Amino acid sequence: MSVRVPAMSVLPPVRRDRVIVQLPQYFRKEAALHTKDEFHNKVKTACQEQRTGTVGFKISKVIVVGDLAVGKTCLINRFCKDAFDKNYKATIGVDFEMERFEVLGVPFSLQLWDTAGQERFKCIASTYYRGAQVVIIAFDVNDIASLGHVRQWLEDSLKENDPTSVQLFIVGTKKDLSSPAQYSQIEQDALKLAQEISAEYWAVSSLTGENVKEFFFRVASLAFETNVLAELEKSGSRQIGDVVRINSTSSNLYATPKKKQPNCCQ
Ligand SMILES: Nc1nc2c(ncn2[C@@H]2O[C@H](COP(=O)(O)OP(=O)(O)OP(=O)(O)O)[C@@H](O)[C@H]2O)c(=O)[nH]1
Ligand SMILES: [Mg+2]
Repeated sequence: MSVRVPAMSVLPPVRRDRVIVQLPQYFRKEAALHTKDEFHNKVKTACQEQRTGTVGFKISKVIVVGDLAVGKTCLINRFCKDAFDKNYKATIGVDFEMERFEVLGVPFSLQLWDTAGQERFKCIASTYYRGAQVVIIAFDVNDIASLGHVRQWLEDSLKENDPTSVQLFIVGTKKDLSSPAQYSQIEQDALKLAQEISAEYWAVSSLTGENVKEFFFRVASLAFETNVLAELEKSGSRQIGDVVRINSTSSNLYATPKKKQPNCCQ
């Protein structure tokens, strides 16, 4: 017996553990992209009233950069596959994973780009930096040099992107390998740097899973919030989802539909 499946239902439903109903909190108040307790009121209302425009179809690009072997691949694999490999296999060029979320009842996807930290693969990897809404710079909390290289990674990734619109995160990895005393020392430096470059700071362990889900939920939520606010802004006084009527006296007859084209590379 064959069952006809309508095209729209081919996508499986969003996993239950990818449903976000409340704004996940920052890791450190002194280095957060914002410190509000809840999603912006405008965002909550827009979601309730299903006025989120194209956001529900949007896939936001997230790039993960940082020195070789700091644990970028492990971080993504812990979140996306709940797996951890103790053997190092260098990423050659890039890899990516799709993660689907539901935020305040609205579908929202992240495309997580795992890039190579090794110098010889960097030029391939950097061609994939373009169009990122979120840049995650990873460093190893047990390796101060990798923290020192964060600025260089920032510069490289922003060359390909609009620095004013990118949401920036610095993530300290391998927290399980550091003693509390060592950790708090490097955290001071990391917080200072994060404040200087307006990044949000997190520390995680892909081995134990500590803070991994919390971190990606925060990334997804802040990216989502920004997208909904941008969509509301774009729509101005008109309601998202409304049909835009163009009458013959309109001077920008051709400009309006152009604007409405989906921006699929962001
Ligand atoms: N103890 C511990 N080891 C980790 C953790 N994360 C990664 N590692 C180890 O660090 C090594 C490098 O991890 P990767 O995730 O491959 O590093 P990468 O940043 O993707 O490296 P490149 O792809 O070369 O840029 C591997 O041996 C991992 O098992 C962690 O949280 N704790
Ligand atoms: Mg890798």
